[in-house]
Amino acid sequence: MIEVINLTKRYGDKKAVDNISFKAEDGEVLGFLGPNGAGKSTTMNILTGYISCTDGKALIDGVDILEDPIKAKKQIGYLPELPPLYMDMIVKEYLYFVYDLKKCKLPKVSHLKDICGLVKIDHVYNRIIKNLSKGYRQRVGLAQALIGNPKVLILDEPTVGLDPKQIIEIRTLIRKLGKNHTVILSSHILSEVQAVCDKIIVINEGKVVANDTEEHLSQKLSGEHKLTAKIQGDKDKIVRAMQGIKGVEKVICDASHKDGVNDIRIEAKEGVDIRRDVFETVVKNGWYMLELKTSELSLEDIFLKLTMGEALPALENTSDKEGND
Ligand SMILES: Nc1ncnc2c1ncn2[C@@H]1O[C@H](COP(=O)(O)OP(=O)(O)OP(=O)(O)O)[C@@H](O)[C@H]1O
Repeated sequence: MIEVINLTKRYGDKKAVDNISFKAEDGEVLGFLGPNGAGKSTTMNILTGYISCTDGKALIDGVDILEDPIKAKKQIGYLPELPPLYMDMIVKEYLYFVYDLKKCKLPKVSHLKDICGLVKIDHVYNRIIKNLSKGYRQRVGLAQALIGNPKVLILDEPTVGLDPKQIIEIRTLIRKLGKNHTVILSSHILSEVQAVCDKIIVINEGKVVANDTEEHLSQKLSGEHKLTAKIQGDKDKIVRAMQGIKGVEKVICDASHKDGVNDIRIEAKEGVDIRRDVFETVVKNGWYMLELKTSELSLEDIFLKLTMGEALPALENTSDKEGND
């Protein structure tokens, strides 16, 4: 488990990280998102013990990284944006080298064999690293992070520069690793965070501006819960029935088509999920539901709204206040 408590890092007058707190539980993949200069690398560098903080604490599996760095670092596997590889070594030689550097006590041959099986590099075990593709180098980078079986994995932009097939493979691997490790993944790529992470932290100007699941963020930020539906049946009856659903505030029929299909917009009270009731009403009345969509925000919208609200004028009034995490 990773726990960050009121962490601050100052460079002169500038606060690169400003009193942030968050937690990543065991077996959770946490996405760390933010624009350039938001403070992501600074936070990662503090978590990995590379730099110190000005104030606050970072606990890795309950151990303060500043008070007992050796013990804390034993629980961290770190894959920086540029994997720390020695290009002229063969994969096996390199992994043996990292094993020794980490003073790993696990049985060497079987431990490394397990890792290579997990990240699927067995068949390149005796090849020179510089001759491997970028995707395979990244896997070797992940393998070095896994040596010693650390509880926590910190991955900085793990798919940058990979081709689409390699990206999918590495993301699948991260999800798999997330089952047995706490993973923090920093990324600029929103779809990556969406595909891989259980929870998202958005950081902006050194502050945590959101900390939640994508679904919750989307619901919170989109305000009212709005649905659009295509329902085949009698328009007036449909509108009346939808108005009768508990929590519904507004029902509008935008269009009625010749084939009896109606485009219906339904707005419910904030936080009320009416999808099941809408569906049930349609079935009960013998109508046909041809489409049902929520009009929640995409992760792109959320990111823009939280980090540069002015880019979405329609959302200005609801722009997020810091500390809603
Ligand atoms: N050593 C340093 N001295 C002074 N200022 C620094 C130093 N390192 C970082 N900063 C400043 O702290 C702020 C946060 O930087 P940081 O590198 O953590 O951001 P980031 O979110 O990782 O950005 P990027 O995605 O561009 O790497 C920036 O304004 C940066 O200029």
